[in-house]
Amino acid sequence: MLELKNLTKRYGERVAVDRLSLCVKRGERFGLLGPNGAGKTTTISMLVGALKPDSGEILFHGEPLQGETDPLKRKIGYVPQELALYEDLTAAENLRFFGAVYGLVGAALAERVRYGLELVGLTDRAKSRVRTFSGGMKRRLNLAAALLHEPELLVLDEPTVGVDPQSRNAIFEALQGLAQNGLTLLYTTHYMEEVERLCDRIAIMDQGQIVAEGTQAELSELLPTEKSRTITLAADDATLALLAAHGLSWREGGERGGLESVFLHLTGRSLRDE
Ligand SMILES: Nc1ncnc2c1ncn2[C@@H]1O[C@H](COP(=O)(O)OP(=O)(O)OP(=O)(O)O)[C@@H](O)[C@H]1O
Repeated sequence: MLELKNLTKRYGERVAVDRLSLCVKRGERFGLLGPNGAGKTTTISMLVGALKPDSGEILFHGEPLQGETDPLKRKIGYVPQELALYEDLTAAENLRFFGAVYGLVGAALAERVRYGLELVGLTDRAKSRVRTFSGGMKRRLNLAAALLHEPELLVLDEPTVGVDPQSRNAIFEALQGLAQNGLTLLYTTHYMEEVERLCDRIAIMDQGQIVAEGTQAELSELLPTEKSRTITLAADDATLALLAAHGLSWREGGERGGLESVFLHLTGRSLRDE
């Protein structure tokens, strides 16, 4: 459905995205996982036409996507990292406005607005101004706005950053329901728990490049067996300092496992920088 071929984007001397290629199939829940600065936002911005690649190609259903005004883009929904909402309008007014931008009118518009509010659990706040919303509620409304025109592919750029657990769950439940109904997802995040929970195929991105790609099981196989061993240690400061001195990382309450270990193994660095 979506193919990125050798995409490259430089900011001056810095290569933000470096000959990146990936393929998202119809109905897939594809995760792009990488630390802050890996180049995820730059990649997504090129995909949605907000940035022009220096080189490379973006194909959607085999056709090249050309910039922001390409009619093919109507089949893509985009949830940007930055909120795109009018604070002085109510939730429903915001959705009606964005729906109208997509050319929806009358009963069809009203139905999509109703559906969107219900999907993200904001029906009872439909008439409240956005400025009274929490950050998480705004993010949920942002998601509803991206779905008004019934896209085939939904692209999400770190949609849960700074979101409270309740809103994060609401977003996840909405995405899981949408995926079950056949929507294709391209989900970027630096939280490995999120791709583990949501995605059936994952590309790990670092310094502008894809360093590994596959299902969770395939990625786990990249890990040498000795690296995935479980050991239990007392978490006193001396032990943690010793682990750090040997370049090992850990997780409180258990061994560090899964994609976190895969990332560490492939790049020598931790996914988390917070
Ligand atoms: N407008 C810009 N000008 C110069 N450098 C930029 C610009 N935007 C991004 N970069 C740099 O390009 C690299 C990739 O950034 P990008 O925002 O795409 O990464 P990211 O994986 O989305 O990270 P984040 O989660 O922080 O958004 C980073 O080194 C960043 O500092």
